[in-house]
Amino acid sequence: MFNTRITNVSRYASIIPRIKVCSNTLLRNETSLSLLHSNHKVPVLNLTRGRNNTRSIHTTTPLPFRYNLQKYQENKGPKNQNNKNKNKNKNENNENEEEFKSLTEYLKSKEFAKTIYLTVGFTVLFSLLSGPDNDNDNNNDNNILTFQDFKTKYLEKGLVKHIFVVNKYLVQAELLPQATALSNDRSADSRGLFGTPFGGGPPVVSFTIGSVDIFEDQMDQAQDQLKIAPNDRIPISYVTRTSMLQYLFPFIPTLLLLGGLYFITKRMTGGANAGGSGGGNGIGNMFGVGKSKAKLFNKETDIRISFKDVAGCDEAKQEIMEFVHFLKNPQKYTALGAKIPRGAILSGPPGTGKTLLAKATAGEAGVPFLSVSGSEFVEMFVGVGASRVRDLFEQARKMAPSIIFVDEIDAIGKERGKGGALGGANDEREATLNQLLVEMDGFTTSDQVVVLAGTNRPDVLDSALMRPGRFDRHIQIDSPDINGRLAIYLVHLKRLNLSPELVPAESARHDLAGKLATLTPGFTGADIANACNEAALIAARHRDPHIKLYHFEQAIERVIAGLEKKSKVLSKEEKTTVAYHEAGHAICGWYLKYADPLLKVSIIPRGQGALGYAQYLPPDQYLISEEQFQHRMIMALGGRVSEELHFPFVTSGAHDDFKKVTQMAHAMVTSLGMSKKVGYLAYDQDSGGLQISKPFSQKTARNIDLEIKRIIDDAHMQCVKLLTEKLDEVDKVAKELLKKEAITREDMIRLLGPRPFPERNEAFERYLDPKTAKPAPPSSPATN
Ligand SMILES: Nc1ncnc2c1ncn2[C@@H]1O[C@H](COP(=O)(O)OP(=O)(O)OP(=O)(O)O)[C@@H](O)[C@H]1O
Ligand SMILES: [Zn+2]
Repeated sequence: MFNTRITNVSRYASIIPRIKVCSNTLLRNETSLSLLHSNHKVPVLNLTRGRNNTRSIHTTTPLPFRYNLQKYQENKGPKNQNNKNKNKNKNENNENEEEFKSLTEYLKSKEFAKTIYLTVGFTVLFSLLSGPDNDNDNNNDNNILTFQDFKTKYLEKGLVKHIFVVNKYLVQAELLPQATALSNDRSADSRGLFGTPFGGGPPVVSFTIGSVDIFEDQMDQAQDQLKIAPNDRIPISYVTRTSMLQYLFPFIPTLLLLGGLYFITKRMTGGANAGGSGGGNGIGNMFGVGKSKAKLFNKETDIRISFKDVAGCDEAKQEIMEFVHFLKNPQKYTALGAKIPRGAILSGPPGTGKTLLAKATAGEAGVPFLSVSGSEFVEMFVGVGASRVRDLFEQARKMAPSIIFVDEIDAIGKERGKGGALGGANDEREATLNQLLVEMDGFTTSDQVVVLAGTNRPDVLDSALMRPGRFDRHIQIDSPDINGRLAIYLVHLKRLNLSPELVPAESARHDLAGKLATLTPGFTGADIANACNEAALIAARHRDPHIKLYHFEQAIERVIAGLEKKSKVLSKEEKTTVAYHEAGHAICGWYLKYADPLLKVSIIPRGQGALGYAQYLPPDQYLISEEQFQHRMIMALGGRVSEELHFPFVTSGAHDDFKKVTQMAHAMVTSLGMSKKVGYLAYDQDSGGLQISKPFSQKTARNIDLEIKRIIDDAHMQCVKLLTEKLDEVDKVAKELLKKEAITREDMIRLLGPRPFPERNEAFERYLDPKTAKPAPPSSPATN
């Protein structure tokens, strides 16, 4: 509870749309603040990651360029088209090369077999579908034969032996053998009329007729004209030939259905298999739903990650190093009679490097690493989860020694019997979890398989998972402190092209990392990676060949507070209100002993709904004193109080401040024992579900409410006192803000003189403010 870092950003927020503003614009350190009030924990953590936003921006930017390129190529003539095709082929070839190293490998592959199956299948299907009508296809193709032609060319010459009327519309006339000889010197137009009906039989000509009756009449007439005696007339037989299509027709819906199912299952399992762990490609996919979707990384497939790529978290590394030792030389342990550790749970806030650490473990041990996400076990079919777990462990055992990493294990590892009333889904999850437990029990000492699991919510995991013999170790990875952040910056700075002025020597790199680490309290590894990347993108946007310090500063500000929205035009009155509001915060922070160092105040709208903000740099601290809470509350109220003192009316911009103040006061009363009236009791137990009745009496509830109100009212009074004394200072700062839109710490010192208290952040003095490091004597605090 105490290892929280309290707000470093306060801001003036617009109210439209009000609800959205509250949830979407909570800034970074409010995240940790809200931990005090655990009901808000989950949504807040998710909303303030900040990574996703920027990620989506990265992916969308190249699009217009690609689109234009395509258009350009389309506009060019066929010559270019050719080129395009060539390139395309080239690319395809390259892809193939990547998958199959040689032709023989390709010939042996499933891919090849699949192609053959499909080709043969289609051919058979086609020939079946087209049926016996095809026999005389070549005759029908250019069927220019009319009855008249037939009569003059064959009938009158006495070449016709027998006539078959097929299906009442096609006449096939069997000719006498002489007809073939005749046909050899025929002109081109009648070529192709001949065919042999059943491979090598007598020659046949055919043509279509409209109606059998008319045909019969015509035949009679023709033969009458030729004076053929009724007995010698050409025999006409009627035959019916059915096409296979007619038999197949009833099956078509079934076939379509099966095809659809096949397609769906392929889509479901296909994506994951691309990772390389084989299993269930092609036709077999229909039955491959139960295959594990783990991605395999091994020496050949993965870019190697080792412990040196994971900065900070030294204790976690040490702990996990034991697993590496075990995988490398198990005899040493077994000889001593030691049981081999089965697995470890890595827990910690999102983005702290759990996945990275697990990958690095595999890299260090040099063994195959099977990575799968907990949610990938869960599918809409019953029993699939358990079967996937079985398959995963089977794979791992085959490759042993190996490491299995289950990310977000809480998706399946939630305590059984809890977690919602939707029985069906729960049963499936439990079955999956049970299977996991069974598999972990099933290891023998000779199975050199280690299971690592990552989670953000170790508190919801089933205790059966944590008992010895399963996940024996619990490795906690916290958000990095200043040194951790410094080390992580060093890792990520390596990739960047830094300006030579910024890092003239190697030692300067360390200073830069320290400076950035100080500027980013509460950042996780993922945030740091994001900020570094953002700095590079900003430098690119400025067409700078090198990354400079102000690129980093802009990037950090962007990660913390969101995009600058210069396009949002405020009216003059609004701007003045925002300036006085922010100046109120800044002045409170400047003259309160326990306030954090101020870095910047700005009235440029940022992110969603924030119209202005002040940025502070809290130190890494694990304990917060009562005075600190009070001063923070006074600071948070400073904005509204300044509005009250300078304008005849107040605005809605302080709702975010009130929320923070209420959260702090609530925590002080209900869980931190900082209210005498309520006493040393903790009332905010999180039951993890819907709390219908409060765990305290009406009277206590009233006391709690009264105490929260008293604490906030106290803070308000002190704030009014302080800001009334400092009316002129607020005025100065607000005017400067209106002039420059953003003012820094240096501006504040110029306007107000140095802060009357030493800064309570060592890192700040060391990396950001080395000149003003002289501790000023604590003069009479403006409040109290
Ligand atoms: N200690 C660290 N050293 C270097 N880089 C780090 C560190 N921690 C995190 N990162 C960076 O953050 C990225 C995301 O980290 P990772 O995916 O391991 O976080 P996680 O804890 O698994 O998050 P989640 O809980 O969301 O899965 C990494 O790819 C890496 O670039
Ligand atoms: Zn405010």
